[in-house]
Amino acid sequence: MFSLRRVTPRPVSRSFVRAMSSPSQQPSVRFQYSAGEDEEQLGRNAIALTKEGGGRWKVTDDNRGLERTFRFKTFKATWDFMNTVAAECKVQKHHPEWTNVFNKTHVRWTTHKPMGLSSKDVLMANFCDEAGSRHGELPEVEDDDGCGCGTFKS
Ligand SMILES: C[C@H](O)[C@H](O)[C@H]1CNC2=NC(N)=NC(=O)C2=N1
Repeated sequence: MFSLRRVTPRPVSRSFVRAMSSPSQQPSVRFQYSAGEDEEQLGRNAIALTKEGGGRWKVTDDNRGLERTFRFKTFKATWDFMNTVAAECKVQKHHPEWTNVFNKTHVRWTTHKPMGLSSKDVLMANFCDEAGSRHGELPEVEDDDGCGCGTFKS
């Protein structure tokens, strides 16, 4: 006689999932999602925003968010972009972690409660991309330090 051991379900929901950019590759994009999210759907939408998915965002070091630097010609254009994003933040009741130095702003989208990447982060990252275009965002530069606080050239 042998006994069959019942397979017990995972005690916690799988909040830390690996999203594969291609089934034949090692996972290259990994997120920690906010509780209650549809991880399949959100994962697809989030990957589309990353460099691996053809977008311009990077996964944050803690895997809980998306971040990127926007660069404009002038401080005014940068500030106008930030004002446009700020107005949408009021609508969505969702707020970025961001910095501004002269003609750059570094924007990070992550959800504090429940902690992780949420659909609002993805919505706002897409909104930023569109607002960036509307406000005349400049193309990416190779030597960008990515923090929006680079050294100023005289
Ligand atoms: C009540 C209100 O919706 C919450 O405090 C919001 C405000 N903006 C927020 N913004 C972000 N990025 N994460 C949050 O968890 C969050 N919470």
